[in-house]
Amino acid sequence: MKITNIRLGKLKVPLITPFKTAIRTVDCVEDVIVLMETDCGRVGYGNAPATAAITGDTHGSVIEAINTVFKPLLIGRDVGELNQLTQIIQSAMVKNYSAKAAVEIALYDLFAQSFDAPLYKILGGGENSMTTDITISVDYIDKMVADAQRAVERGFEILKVKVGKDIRLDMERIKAIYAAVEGRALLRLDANQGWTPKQAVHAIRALEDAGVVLELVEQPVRAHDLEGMRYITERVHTPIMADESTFGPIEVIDLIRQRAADIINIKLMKTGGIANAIRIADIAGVYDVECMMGCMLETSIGVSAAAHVAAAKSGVVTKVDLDVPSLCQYDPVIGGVSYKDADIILNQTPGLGIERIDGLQLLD
Ligand SMILES: C[C@H](N)C(=O)N[C@H](CCC(=O)O)C(=O)O
Ligand SMILES: [Mg+2]
Repeated sequence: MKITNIRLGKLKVPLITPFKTAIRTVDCVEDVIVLMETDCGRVGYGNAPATAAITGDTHGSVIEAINTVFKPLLIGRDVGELNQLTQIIQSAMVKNYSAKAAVEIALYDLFAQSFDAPLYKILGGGENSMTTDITISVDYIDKMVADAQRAVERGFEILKVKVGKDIRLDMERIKAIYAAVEGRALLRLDANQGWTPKQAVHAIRALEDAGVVLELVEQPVRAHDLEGMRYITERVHTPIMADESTFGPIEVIDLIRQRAADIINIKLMKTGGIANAIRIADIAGVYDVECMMGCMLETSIGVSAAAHVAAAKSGVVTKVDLDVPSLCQYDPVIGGVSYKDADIILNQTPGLGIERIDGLQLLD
């Protein structure tokens, strides 16, 4: 199966309610979509959001990288050379992880399609379903409590509560949500780099002393502050998760060896795609470090790909934060993985199983 063309499009999906973190606020999901065409008529799909504040990637940089760097290297190549092609993608340019991920996801989709098997089976198999958390955006306390209660009524048993705006208010937010859903949902926090190391230790210890049970606290301090991450990890009982602090396998090795976090959040848009995500899960497995499979605010193409990887690596990927389809008003991606609130059911059709994308605006 030879790659004959790579076409690009844009896809925009409105959110039910604005997504607010310590880093950014957005009211829709907007991706560059990759359509990798082949000589047998099969199409592989990939996606890339513009998460400039986290990855440095914009839609413009993604489109430019794919059109000028990856497309010339991939057209005419056989999908069966998967490992060589992922190596070519990763070494063709530094950074540009979202563009690399978009192209790699489409390539893996096609590779699995060439065996007429769902992607997770090609990656080693696993359970065909999983449960995700749902994000509670940082907001006024009453709004967060209402959002948390609504999420529990929808069947979510794990809430990923966004904090990191103001440490004093954050503690009020967490206590109020905990009181509202205690015994019905587990809380994981994501401060998205919003606290200082001392604030984080103070807040987490105070919550521990107050009997507030937290599953984990994600990225409490600035991405580059590995010493700060270790400072916190050493001083609290609650597990600390690294997100923005780790992108690729080398950073993960560094972080694990420095004992700067207890858990790692793997995202395809940080790793540059599936090959490095698998590498990271394997590295973490060697060190007995658990991982979460997470995602950016991106369409269900990348979220689906991440779910397939999570299924295949479930021995290490013990937590799932793949909630974007549940945050959207509708899903224009038809076929493939199905999402029913907290439940994600993997397709049994070839690859990612995507049949078509409604409302796709092709760029050529
Ligand atoms: C969408 C997911 N639940 C999530 O919270 N991801 C964020 C980053 C999302 C973004 O800003 O696009 C995270 O884990 O930090
Ligand atoms: Mg995070």
